[in-house]
Amino acid sequence: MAKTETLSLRPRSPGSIHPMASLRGLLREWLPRQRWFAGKDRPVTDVALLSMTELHPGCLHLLVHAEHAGLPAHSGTPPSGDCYQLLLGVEEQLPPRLSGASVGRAQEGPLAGLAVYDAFHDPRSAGLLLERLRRPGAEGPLRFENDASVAVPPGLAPRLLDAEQSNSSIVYGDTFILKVFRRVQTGVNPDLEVPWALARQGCTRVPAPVAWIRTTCPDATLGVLQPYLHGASDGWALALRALATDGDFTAEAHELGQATAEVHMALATALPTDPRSENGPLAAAMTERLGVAAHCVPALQPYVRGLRTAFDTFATCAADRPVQRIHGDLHLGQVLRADGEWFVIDFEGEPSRPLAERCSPESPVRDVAGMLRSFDYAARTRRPWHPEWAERCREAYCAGYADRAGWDPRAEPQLLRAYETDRAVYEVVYEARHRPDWLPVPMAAIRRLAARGG
Ligand SMILES: Nc1ncnc2c1ncn2[C@@H]1O[C@H](COP(=O)(O)OP(=O)(O)O)[C@@H](O)[C@H]1O
Ligand SMILES: O=P(O)(O)O[C@H]1O[C@H](CO)[C@@H](O[C@H]2O[C@H](CO)[C@@H](O)[C@H](O)[C@H]2O)[C@H](O)[C@H]1O
Repeated sequence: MAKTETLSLRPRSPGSIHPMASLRGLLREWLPRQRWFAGKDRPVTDVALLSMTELHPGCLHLLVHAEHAGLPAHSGTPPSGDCYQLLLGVEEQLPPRLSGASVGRAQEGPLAGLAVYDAFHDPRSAGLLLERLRRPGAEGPLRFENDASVAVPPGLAPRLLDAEQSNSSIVYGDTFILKVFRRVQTGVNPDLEVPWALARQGCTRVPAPVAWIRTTCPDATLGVLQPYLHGASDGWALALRALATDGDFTAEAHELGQATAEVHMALATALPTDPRSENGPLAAAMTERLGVAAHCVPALQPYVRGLRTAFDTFATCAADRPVQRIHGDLHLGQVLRADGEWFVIDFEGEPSRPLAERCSPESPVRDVAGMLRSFDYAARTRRPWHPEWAERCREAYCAGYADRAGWDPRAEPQLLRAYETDRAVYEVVYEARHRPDWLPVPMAAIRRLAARGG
């Protein structure tokens, strides 16, 4: 039986004999290099321990707080930063197959001289995680829970997904997929809450949660196991394939519009809606986000005036449709096609927005705008640029949406323009932070959208 030890949930001081004394320096270097690390634009000043649980000998589950500079330590104000989930393996020698997962060799403290690695890459640790989910229970602050009506067989072979992700996902025997949230925020993660509510609603467009991991300190969701759609292709790969072969994507885009509307209708039934009376507060939030974005990415500054007109016009429009729970970060990479049907995944929302904001009701047009921006992204990967390809997909997608929803997003152009602008602004910040080579893609949209207001 694995030894489980839960250590103090309070940050430890450097120099103590706690394993964190060995890990703090390594993590300060390693965390900012990870794709899923959110604070790449600010140096990490410290890594504080929130909880540590030994899941099995040599495998530590950690919640750490990466702190960023900005506030003096003695000010009494909590340091800024984010909480991250880690699974670390500790070995005398790192097996060559895990060399890509190395965090480093500990130089000090009780682990001095030992190799530390990201154990989500280790099939043994990944396999043990699934075993824990098959047998619900507690381990320190961790809770392993499942839907008892779904049988998960033992011994499914794990493989860590090699995808550009905001989190980390492990596929088990091509049957289930476990997504472990890397940045952890207090509360129920919408990627558990929303698919669960949709499953209860009978919506089959979204894989239903089968098991999940939570922590009680702080209360937060750490991971969700879902059925794996074997043989599925994501919408992004399919769109690029179509573009490369001059293939038409309008039939798929039309069906995708229908699928989006079905998910929206199920969400409006499964979770609370709100009869919005005015657009002013939403427009003000968009304007504020634009200001913050232009501060972070100065290339946006010449376009602020033109872009603002989209939000100003939106503020004066009638708010005649209730707001509801939506996907929140809908794009071609969030939809999977399997057996000729579209499925929607990843209901976390835009990763950089606070959890409360991501869970609050919004206009479904935000999702429509996200997908329309995605057609533009796909069209821009091709030289020469094919704007008419994106335009055809856009028309087909909206027509498909209108077919099912009974209202056409194109009938509300001011709303659509405001949400497309807000989304393009988000994308500029996202790309500047995570993939600077992609920045020209949303910047091209920014120029086009700003000119419409010029
Ligand atoms: N149920 C599923 N079946 C098949 N593949 C999946 C499933 N869920 C996710 N994936 C694959 O995992 C990738 C990452 O999943 P996603 O939930 O978008 O993670 P992240 O939030 O980290 O970006 C997806 O692009 C898709 O290829
Ligand atoms: O990691 P997530 O899938 O939750 O979403 C984040 O990363 C996406 C990129 O991987 C990013 O999407 C942007 O690039 C896509 C092409 O790679 C494009 O289809 C999307 O339209 C565009 O927004 C997404 O914004 C971000 O939240």
